Amino acid sequence: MPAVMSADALKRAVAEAAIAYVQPGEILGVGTGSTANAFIDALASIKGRVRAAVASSEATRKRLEAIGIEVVDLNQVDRISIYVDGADEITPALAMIKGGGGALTREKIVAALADKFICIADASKWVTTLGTFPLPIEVIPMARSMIARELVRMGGSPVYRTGFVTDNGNVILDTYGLHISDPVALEQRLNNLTGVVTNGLFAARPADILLLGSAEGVQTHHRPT
Ligand SMILES: O=C[C@H](O)[C@H](O)[C@H](O)COP(=O)(O)O
Repeated sequence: MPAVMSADALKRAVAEAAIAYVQPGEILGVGTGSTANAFIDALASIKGRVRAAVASSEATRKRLEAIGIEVVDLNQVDRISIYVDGADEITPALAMIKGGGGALTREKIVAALADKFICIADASKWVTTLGTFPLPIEVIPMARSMIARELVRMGGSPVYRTGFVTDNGNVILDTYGLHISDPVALEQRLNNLTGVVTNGLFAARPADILLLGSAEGVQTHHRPT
């Protein structure tokens, strides 16, 4: 019988598996959250191979700098080889909900420039349908109530993440109950609401590779073509 592994041990296992995708001398994108932090810890052992990194949050920038990796502004680069990040939920199509840590906008921007998005996650994040995890939606502060009313009209139950301000100076509505049968269409529809900066659906640009950690080991899933 496979040994029971803690969530932290699974995060370390997938983080270490992601190191194999780091090519010497390239600029990589680094995500935000506890699994991405495990990846940064793993990067410390090969930091000499990393030319520089683009960070998806101020927290990640500080953590990368603390281990001696140079962090560059996205405006200074025209190509990122890989983007490594966690997820709050991920499906077999490698569509995700992200933003539990509030970094969704910068994560989506850095991921958009990356050749490959490598998602690292423990098995608790694997779902057949997105939406048990409340969908984070970053909104311009003055539009918060207006957007919340629209989300209710769409069948959702938005909860204002009180006391939290994103790195971009905006606020988050964590939205329960949305019916996510077509993640690409819903991502687009939410993007079209005036006042929404970003929503946490990563479906139009899903991950390319998922490294999923379970007691049986790290499984590699490729995005279905
Ligand atoms: O804003 C945060 C990010 O989208 C994270 O990747 C996501 O919340 C997963 O975080 P964790 O690895 O801590 O579960």
